[in-house]
Amino acid sequence: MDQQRSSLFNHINTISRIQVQISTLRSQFRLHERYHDIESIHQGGETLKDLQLQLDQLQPTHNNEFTFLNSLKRSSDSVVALYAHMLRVHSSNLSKAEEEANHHYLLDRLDSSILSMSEDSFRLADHALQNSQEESEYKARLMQSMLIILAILISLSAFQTLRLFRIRLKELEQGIKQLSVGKMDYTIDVGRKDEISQLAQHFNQMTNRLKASTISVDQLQQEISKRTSELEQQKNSLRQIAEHDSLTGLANREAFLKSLNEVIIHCSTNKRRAAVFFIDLDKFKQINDSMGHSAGDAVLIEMAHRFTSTLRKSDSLARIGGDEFTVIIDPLYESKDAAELAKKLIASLEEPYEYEDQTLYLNTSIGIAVYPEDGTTPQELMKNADSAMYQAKKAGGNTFHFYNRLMNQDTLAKIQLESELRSAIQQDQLTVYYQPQFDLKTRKLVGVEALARWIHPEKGLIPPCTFIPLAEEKGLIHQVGSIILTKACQQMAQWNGEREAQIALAVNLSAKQLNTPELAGSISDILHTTGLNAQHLELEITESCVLSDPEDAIHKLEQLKALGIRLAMDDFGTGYSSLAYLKKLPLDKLKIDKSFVDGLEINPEDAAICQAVIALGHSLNLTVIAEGLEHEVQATILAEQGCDQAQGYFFAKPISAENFARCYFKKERKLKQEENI
Ligand SMILES: Nc1nc2c(ncn2[C@@H]2O[C@@H]3COP(=O)(O)O[C@H]4[C@@H](O)[C@H](n5cnc6c(=O)[nH]c(N)nc65)O[C@@H]4COP(=O)(O)O[C@H]3[C@H]2O)c(=O)[nH]1
Repeated sequence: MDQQRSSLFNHINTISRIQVQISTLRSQFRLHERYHDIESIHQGGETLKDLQLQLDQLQPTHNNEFTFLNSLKRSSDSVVALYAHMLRVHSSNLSKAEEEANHHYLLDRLDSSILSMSEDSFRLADHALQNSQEESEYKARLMQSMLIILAILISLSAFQTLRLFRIRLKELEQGIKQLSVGKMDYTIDVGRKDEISQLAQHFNQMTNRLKASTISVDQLQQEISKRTSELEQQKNSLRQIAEHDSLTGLANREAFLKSLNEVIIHCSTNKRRAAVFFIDLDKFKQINDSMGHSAGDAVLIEMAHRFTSTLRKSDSLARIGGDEFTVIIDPLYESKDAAELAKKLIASLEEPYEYEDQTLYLNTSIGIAVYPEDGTTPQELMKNADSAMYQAKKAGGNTFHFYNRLMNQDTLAKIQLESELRSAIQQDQLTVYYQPQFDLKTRKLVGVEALARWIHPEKGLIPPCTFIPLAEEKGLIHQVGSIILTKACQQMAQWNGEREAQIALAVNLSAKQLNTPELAGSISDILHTTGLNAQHLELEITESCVLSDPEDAIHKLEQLKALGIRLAMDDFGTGYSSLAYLKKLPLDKLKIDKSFVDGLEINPEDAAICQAVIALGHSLNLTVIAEGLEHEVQATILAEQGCDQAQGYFFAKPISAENFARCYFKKERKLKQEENI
């Protein structure tokens, strides 16, 4: 019996040790998740080795324990494989993006495998405890059965004995009564040797045995209840680790999703609304990158603190990863309550945060999704709150945004357009339209601006403002830019080859294109293959091209200049560029933006700006061209102000190459023929 008891304790002990090791493994994993350090992977590997040893030693006592032990073994095998993979990723020469993608994937898998290990270990412990309790109950039942058998024996004897033995039988009866109420100390005087004395002897032996076994059952029960409370404590601390974020102490992603699920079930039965906030700190990466992880951690703790003191106890706040926090508002009576709370949360960060000797200004963006309108599952609500948060960020941050379905439609339309643009590139649907540029004094054709067009098989002509920003966002601008430049250069080389009067070709260059190191090389290749003289190419840049890294932009522009290409500053006056940089840029031309030309004849300020730009351009030895001329009077004023060139609907809209040639070159040819005759 003692042996049985000790093996039972060993069994429960081993399970407790397994639980402690899983909790250690989880903490090591959390450390790695936060700091990405290789050391915690190695430590995790060591813990795994010990853990697997314990798992191999464990002998399940019942079938129900088999299931969870096997599942634990399987999960531990997969954690071993994932750790090995993680080490390979760390030591391989993958690009940063590839390494991050792999790492995220592995962290996700590890998180769920370790979580399922800790769940299985809880279940295993529960079953082991249940099994051991059943065993102790079995012993108590055995004791009761013995009492019953004894009672039957005695009653049978009582029937068969003579009156002479009645007194001694009474003694026995008394003994049984005492025994039945649990008093084990009662013994019967054996007296002389007869059947009753034999019975009394048996009775006394049995009480002694029962006493011994009762003490063991009591001890067993005491130890089991001690173990149960220890395991219960461990279970609670593991649950605390499993459901809480170790940095801020707030609920973590798993706990948040669990609560959100419960809220949804509750709200659907009670026909109530609830709101989910997705909160993201603006520019957190910058803090982390420039001031280090400890500063980042301190900021997150401060945020958690400020949010907790702003929210009510019933609003559940969680940190679901990085700088992402969530809040569940249940119940939500009116949407404006959610808006009010979002404002309060944003305001809670208004006061600057002092970290060491630095003053940090924290801003946050909040996306709000409402149950049931914006989603009926935790995943849907999270996804929609997240995209609402993205809208808030897009609007400049430090604000909140409610999810609306149109947002999703916009996103879908964008995804669709992107895939169509990719096939447009493959299927040669991009083309060039040309707008003429004239000398304002002589009204002679001096150049053309090439403007991109997309001839969509179903949607027809798509203007560049629809697809150029998309191409820039999706990294397609280099391909689009190169197609347009090649086609335009080819066309211009052909036109200039056919005509005596050479004209210039202006082509727009996006800021993203200017960022590529091999820009000058690829443009030089295009000039070479198309045969266009570099002096006839003019690239139009905008102020934004120069803003992000002026020194680099100047360097790239100088490389283009060295090829013989002319450079023009487009939309001049609309940005914030400094005149100091204007002086340093190797420009040939300034283009007055249409917005100043628009009000030229009615607005003295616009007229003054045009005049100032013309003067500035000329003082820097630059040609000045005005764009967007729609009326004769604008052409007259600009000519009087000394503007050199102009383009606009007043002269001509952008048109296809065929139309352009028909309009301008056939007329020229005809004139020439008439002159010759
Ligand atoms: N209302 C009015 N509009 C006039 C008038 N005269 C010209 N425009 C329009 O103003 C835009 C001038 O081009 P932008 O400032 O370079 O502005 C361009 C340029 O920033 C960009 N873009 C066009 N083609 C390309 C390209 O090949 N590459 C790059 N990176 N951007 C391009 O798209 C913008 C818009 O191009 P478009 O839609 O072709 O619009 C053109 C042109 O059609 C006028 O009198 N009235």
